Amino acid sequence: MAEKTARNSDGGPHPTPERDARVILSNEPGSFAWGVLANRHPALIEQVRDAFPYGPRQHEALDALLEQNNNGVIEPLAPSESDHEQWSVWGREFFGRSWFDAPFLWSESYFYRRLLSAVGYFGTGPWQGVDPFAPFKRAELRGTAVDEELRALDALADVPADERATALLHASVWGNRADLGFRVTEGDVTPGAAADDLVADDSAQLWQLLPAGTGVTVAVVADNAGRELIPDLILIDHLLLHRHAERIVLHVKPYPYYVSDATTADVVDCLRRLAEAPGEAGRIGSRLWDAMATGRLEVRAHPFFCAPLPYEEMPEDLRAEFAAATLTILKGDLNYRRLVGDRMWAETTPFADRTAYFPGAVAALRTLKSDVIVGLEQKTLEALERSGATWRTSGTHALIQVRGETGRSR
Ligand SMILES: O=P(O)(O)OC[C@@]1(O)O[C@H](CO)[C@@H](O)[C@@H]1O
Repeated sequence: MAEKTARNSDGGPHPTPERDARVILSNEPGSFAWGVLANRHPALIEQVRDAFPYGPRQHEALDALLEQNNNGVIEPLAPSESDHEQWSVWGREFFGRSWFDAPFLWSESYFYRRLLSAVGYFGTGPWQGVDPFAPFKRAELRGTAVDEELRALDALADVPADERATALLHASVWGNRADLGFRVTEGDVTPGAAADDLVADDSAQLWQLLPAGTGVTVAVVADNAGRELIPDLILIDHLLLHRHAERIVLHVKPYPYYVSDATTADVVDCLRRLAEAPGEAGRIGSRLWDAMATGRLEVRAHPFFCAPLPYEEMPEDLRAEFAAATLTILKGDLNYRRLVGDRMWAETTPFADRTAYFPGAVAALRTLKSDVIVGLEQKTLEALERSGATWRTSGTHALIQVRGETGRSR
């Protein structure tokens, strides 16, 4: 699929300055956002349809969603849906418009909500609670790539703690490349296979915020299950074991979302996969299992994690949770879009400025899979543009960006 970087409305090659950065829509043919709605969503509907022996009701609902996504307008949820009222408020401005004309962040989120309705996930029938993405997540978790990744932990067990910490942090960052939604249209993207380029690396600041032995709480906002969540859990074990954190709250999605996003069921599957593995992986798994029992590791699934909104609009209870943590680590591309705002910011806009509203220190660990980017050094940006690569959206580049409690100048 030929996806190109979205351009300004005037067709210029660079994003607009911060004061008028435009919201990303999906109505520019050839742009990344357009490609997601035009190609990824229809492909996903067919994959889900083929993965289950659904009945006529589900097939008809999937046909209707496909037609609406491709050629129709956005329709509200049925009044019988329990979150009908909530989505009526969120969608007030967008119902009746083409899916391509709504903000990209909003239309993608609503697409996943509608897909779950189509397959009866929220209904009262037999398909209630059946995750339509489970077969893909399960296949990935059982795959030989995970076996190899777990075996590699044995070699890490004896290296000095700081080297191990760096390796585990990088595994968590690059684990984000293995997202299943990405693979609907990009083919298999194996972590570690492409140019392992960090376009920003504030990892020193991250470790400074979490010195060993301080007994603090860290919040981790998870992204994908499987090959991303496993390295995230291994990093969590390292933080707990070496007392960079006394307690970790792992935030997951309350329902299936963006294909492979982690839910509580996925955390359980990953913990079981670790605990049943031989060697170091098994030891990590049983430590994490114990940490769940003692409350040192706690899982939460706040409804806001499936809302079509930026974190700037988070509710008070979540704001208080993040404020109480010494550091909040946000994983992945979607969390990044929600953190800095899904707009075509100038790439050198300081990360600290875009996240100044966030309650407490925040770190973003993300591979680049959409057009949004801030916090780049000018020279880094120039080198990336010179390279001619599709660095914004292809998942070949990544970043570790951190804003401490008081913000930073860059
Ligand atoms: O949040 P994640 O899993 O890292 O990425 C989500 C993603 O696959 O979905 C969007 C397109 O559907 C893009 O933002 C991004 O490529």
